[in-house]
Amino acid sequence: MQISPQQVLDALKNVEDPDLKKDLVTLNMIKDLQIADNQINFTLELTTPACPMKEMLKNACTNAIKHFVSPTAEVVINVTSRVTQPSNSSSLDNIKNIILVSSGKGGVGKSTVASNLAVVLAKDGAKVGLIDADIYGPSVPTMFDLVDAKPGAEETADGKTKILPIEKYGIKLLSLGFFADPGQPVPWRGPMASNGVKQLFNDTNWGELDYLIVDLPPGTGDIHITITQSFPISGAVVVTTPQQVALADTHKGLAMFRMPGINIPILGVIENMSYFTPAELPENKYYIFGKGGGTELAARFDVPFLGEIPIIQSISEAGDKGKPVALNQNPLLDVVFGDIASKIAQQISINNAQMVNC
Ligand SMILES: Nc1ncnc2c1ncn2[C@@H]1O[C@H](COP(=O)(O)OP(=O)(O)OP(=O)(O)O)[C@@H](O)[C@H]1O
Repeated sequence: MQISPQQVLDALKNVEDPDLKKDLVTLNMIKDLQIADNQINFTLELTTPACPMKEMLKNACTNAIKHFVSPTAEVVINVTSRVTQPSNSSSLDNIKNIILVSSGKGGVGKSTVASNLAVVLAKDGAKVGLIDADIYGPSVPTMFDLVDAKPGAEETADGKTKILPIEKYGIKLLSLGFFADPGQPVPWRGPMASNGVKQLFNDTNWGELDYLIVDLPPGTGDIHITITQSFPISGAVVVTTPQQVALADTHKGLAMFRMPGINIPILGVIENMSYFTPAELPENKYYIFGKGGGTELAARFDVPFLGEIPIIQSISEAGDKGKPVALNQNPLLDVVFGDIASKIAQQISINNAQMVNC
């Protein structure tokens, strides 16, 4: 007997997205269903290309069809994604999600995390932009080998001038450092810096972006307040190192995002430089700065702990050479950065779905 589309959809109603807590049919994730004899073809449209449950959901769909429709059915699933956005995004409609990467303290690896997060999401197939809003020490020009780069500009149909981000490794990039002389400190402070940063959002032709990652200056200052109060932010990630001094400052950074008037969803805490692992003994982990501080801090604020990044020479070498380490093949770091990026994208999808349901 010919299999009907309704039979397939009824079977797929038994597959629930564990994060969004609804079945895939209700979530409108099943597209282009086609049936020819015993072969069932459809597209499974996820809410992020970095979905950590891709394979699990695919297998669950196949099993449901074999169980409820026909054990001999040949199931072909094409997995795609359409990144969701918060339902309250009022401005910057072509940018679906803005992710802030912050730290309470300088030098803990915030730019390293922001750059590699951008690389991993872009490698997964997302449209990604990166703003380096660190007025005290913009690192993106160095980390992407763009120290002498100057962004172009174009005139729009209504006569306005828009900045054109520089595209490298599949990521659209802008840094405050592009607007200063290399080797000179960026001379902006206070309102001037805040206006400069706003321009990077408002007066730039970003095109369509799934994720715009913002590398914030360390601490809690004018730039943080300007950005959090001027733009719809999907969430903030806070980077720390294991030492007590860093954890104490990270505590302040986390508390800032919870302040009335700011109130940004905290996507989680990342602990960088957690342990040293020798290249020749990758199984060995030496927690030279102490263990568990990042996890405890995340628990204290009741936010996800997103992962530990080891101290590895190739991370700093890659940053200095202008090619973030996630672009190289490194089995350990592929897992570490891949896992962190998936958790962030997953948390954003959950938050966006909850807003729609509210
Ligand atoms: N896990 C790591 N292993 C080895 N080196 C690292 C690691 N994380 C960061 N680094 C190196 O530490 C230095 C500081 O990192 P980064 O610039 O990312 O920190 P930051 O918090 O953004 O600093 P700033 O406060 O100056 O903006 C860089 O040279 C970077 O390559």
